[in-house]
Amino acid sequence: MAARVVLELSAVERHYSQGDKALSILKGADFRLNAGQTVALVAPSGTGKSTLLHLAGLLERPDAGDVLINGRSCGTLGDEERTRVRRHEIGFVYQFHHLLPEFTAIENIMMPQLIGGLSKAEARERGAALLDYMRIGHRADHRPSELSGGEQQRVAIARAVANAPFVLLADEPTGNLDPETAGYVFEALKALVKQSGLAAMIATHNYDLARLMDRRVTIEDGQVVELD
Ligand SMILES: Nc1ncnc2c1ncn2[C@@H]1O[C@H](COP(=O)(O)OP(=O)(O)OP(=O)(O)O)[C@@H](O)[C@H]1O
Repeated sequence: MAARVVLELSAVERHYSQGDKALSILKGADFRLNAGQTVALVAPSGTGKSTLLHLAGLLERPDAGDVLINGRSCGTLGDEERTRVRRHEIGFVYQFHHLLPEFTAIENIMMPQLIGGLSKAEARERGAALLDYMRIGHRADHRPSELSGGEQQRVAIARAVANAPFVLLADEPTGNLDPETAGYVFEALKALVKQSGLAAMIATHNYDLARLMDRRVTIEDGQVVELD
């Protein structure tokens, strides 16, 4: 059976203007990611990693080309429908956790589920299971300021998958952590992705961590290129 493609970039272009100069970051880039697959995006600073993740996550629109989530073209979708797809089909993790400071770990994970229409009891149950899976069940009632950097990032990862998305996008998720903590957060992320069968694209500067993923890609001359 052919693998199901959950994220596809098709001939995507992205150009910025800097003063009177045009800056072409993506020049007709193609990329496909299958369900259950993990890919590291390893490219030098300024080549367009965040741009690519923003396009894949429907946070920006390409200047040309299309982005398909779970086989569905998102190029012509209106803002409301794009927001719905982003909320239900895509999870995000950033370098800084962006957890809500006044809420506890479990409440932060419940939040997207409640917005998505789940009951409080359902959201709490799933939140607790995710925290247990990330081995921080005992920190469920801590606020972000009462958690270590690695724990905060594990909560952020649990929150990103709380709505059972198809695709997880992460921009330097361990960039703010010491190497040892980065290693175990990366392993936890990978295990969670594999266990839930979603696909993940993770931008990182760390090649040792990138090696843990199924594939590695880079951006060269505005194209997405497979490494090794
Ligand atoms: N809104 C914008 N207007 C103009 N130029 C932009 C804009 N956003 C990004 N750029 C430029 O596009 C290029 C790619 O930016 P991007 O943030 O995608 O790079 P990156 O590979 O993620 O870099 P880093 O690893 O440093 O985070 C950079 O040269 C940046 O200056």
